[in-house]
Amino acid sequence: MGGKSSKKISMSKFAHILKVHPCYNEKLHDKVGRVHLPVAPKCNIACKFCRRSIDKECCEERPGVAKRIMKPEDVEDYLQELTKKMSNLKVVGIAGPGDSLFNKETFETLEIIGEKFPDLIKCISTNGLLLPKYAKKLSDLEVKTVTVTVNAIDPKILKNIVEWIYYDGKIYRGEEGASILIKNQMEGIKKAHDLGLIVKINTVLIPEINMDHIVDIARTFKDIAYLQNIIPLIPLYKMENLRPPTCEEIKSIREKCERYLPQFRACQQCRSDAVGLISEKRLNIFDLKHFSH
Ligand SMILES: C[S@@+](CC[C@H](N)C(=O)[O-])C[C@H]1O[C@@H](n2cnc3c(N)ncnc32)[C@H](O)[C@@H]1O
Ligand code: SF4
Ligand code: SF4
Repeated sequence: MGGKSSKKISMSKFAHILKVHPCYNEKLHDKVGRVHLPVAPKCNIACKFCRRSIDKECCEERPGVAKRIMKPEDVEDYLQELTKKMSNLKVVGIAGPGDSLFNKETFETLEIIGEKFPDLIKCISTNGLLLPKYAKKLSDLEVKTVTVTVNAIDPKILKNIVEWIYYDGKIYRGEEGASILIKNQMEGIKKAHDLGLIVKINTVLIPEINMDHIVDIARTFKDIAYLQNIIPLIPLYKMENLRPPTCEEIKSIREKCERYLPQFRACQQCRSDAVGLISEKRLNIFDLKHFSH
């Protein structure tokens, strides 16, 4: 298939990143360190499963959680301290706790990293609503990998996952909001891919809503994404009464999707301020004196 061979060729172009990035290569989980900088608190969409927690006492291990929000001006000292302690630190990411592209602090932070720590690989994760607008800026800032969460490509399904979106100064609800989000995700992912960014698709498996649809997502992005990361629903917020998938269900959906996109099977659903090796269970962030408060 043409798609497969063109992917092979461009894969080799990024071979060195794929070799050192623990979220693109499961074998590196106990070898290469990564840090998430929680500089992006605000979000421009409302996923029904998302409960963000920013709290000094917060000890939950899941996405959307951070002990505190970090300010871009604290990033340099924090990374200086970390790089001294962690010789294996290679990757720095921005994964919320809100949406990275909806917070100007993300771009300020990426600039600081590029200037002061040019050897660290920069990545971000986003819902993709603003990706058409910012893909070029990310590429100019030498961001190498972008994770876009795509939970459905049919607005009739996505409206059950995303309550509303805030776009161009307006709130759009239901199917209308879902359609805009899907359109921008498709356009943004294509643009990012064309600019040479490596795109990973995150998909939250919500058995009662998108289980049979996830393979359509994999098929849709087969030529422009590099990897899909299907993660189980953690039942929270307006989905607290929905069930998470069983291990069998996750395994079976990943096998179906693998026909179209390579699957990442080792995601630990990290916090927005995670630091260290992905294989390490606990954070060590609490000891670092430069962490903002
Ligand atoms: C907290 S978000 C931050 C980045 C960005 N806002 C996004 O949604 O991609 C990071 C990842 O956590 C996932 N996530 C958040 N809440 C979750 C939950 N309750 N269960 C499973 N995944 C969740 C999101 O779908 C996303 O893939
Ligand atoms: S886009 Fe990300 S941060 Fe925003 S509500 Fe959805 S999961 Fe939460
Ligand atoms: S949440 Fe998953 S993809 Fe992100 S750093 Fe952790 S293991 Fe990697």
